Amino acid sequence: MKISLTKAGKRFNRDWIFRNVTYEFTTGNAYAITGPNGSGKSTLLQVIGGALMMSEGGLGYEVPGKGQQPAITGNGKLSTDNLYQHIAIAAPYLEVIEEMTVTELLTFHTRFKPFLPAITIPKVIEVVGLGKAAHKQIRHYSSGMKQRVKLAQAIFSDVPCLLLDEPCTNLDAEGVALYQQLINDYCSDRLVIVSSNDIQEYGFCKEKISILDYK
Ligand SMILES: Nc1ncnc2c1ncn2[C@@H]1O[C@H](COP(=O)(O)OP(=O)(O)OP(=O)(O)O)[C@@H](O)[C@H]1O
Repeated sequence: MKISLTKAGKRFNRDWIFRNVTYEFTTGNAYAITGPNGSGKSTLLQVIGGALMMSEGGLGYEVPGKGQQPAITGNGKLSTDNLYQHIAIAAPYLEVIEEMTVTELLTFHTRFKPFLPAITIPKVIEVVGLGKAAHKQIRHYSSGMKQRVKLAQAIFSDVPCLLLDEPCTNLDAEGVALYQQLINDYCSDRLVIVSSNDIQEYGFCKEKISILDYK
């Protein structure tokens, strides 16, 4: 998968958050978007994921094997309407359905976005350490347990691109180690973009994008 930004810019009201971002993200690589609090990391990640409209510039997507995916138009590009099929996002501001148990939530999720081959819901729950809490409604989970659910939803989805915004938010040391293990085990052949200030979250990313370079 390839995602391209061409002279991309985003402003809220009169304030430009970033401008002139021309960049290509490709499968098999991991990218970190870094910068201080409030500099625009999450905003850029949401623009890349098609969740926020940019104010100027262009955004293009390509997936290999033209014609395999119904979402692809004649020139091999995806429309953002269908982008969700190819991208999974984990972010603190994306809510989960708290009235469900984790089994119910993951069952619901996989109706829209199946998990990787050979990955079952009980296995996912066990791997992220939620086996003993599988019967509880998610609203009774701690913030770190909810974050494990969000990471599991994204990382185990059978999509070529993962967007991870502050992925270790609320995780304890064991949770951070779990995150790093999941990245190592399941993400090497995908396109991963991490928005973060924390080296524990993005240390594996070979490519770095400082948002301050685009002010
Ligand atoms: N919907 C919005 N309307 C107006 N301003 C916004 C909106 N969303 C974000 N901003 C502003 O855009 C700027 C960038 O925010 P963003 O959340 O992208 O920063 P960040 O680098 O991810 O910060 P942090 O490290 O604190 O998570 C901030 O000044 C923020 O106040």
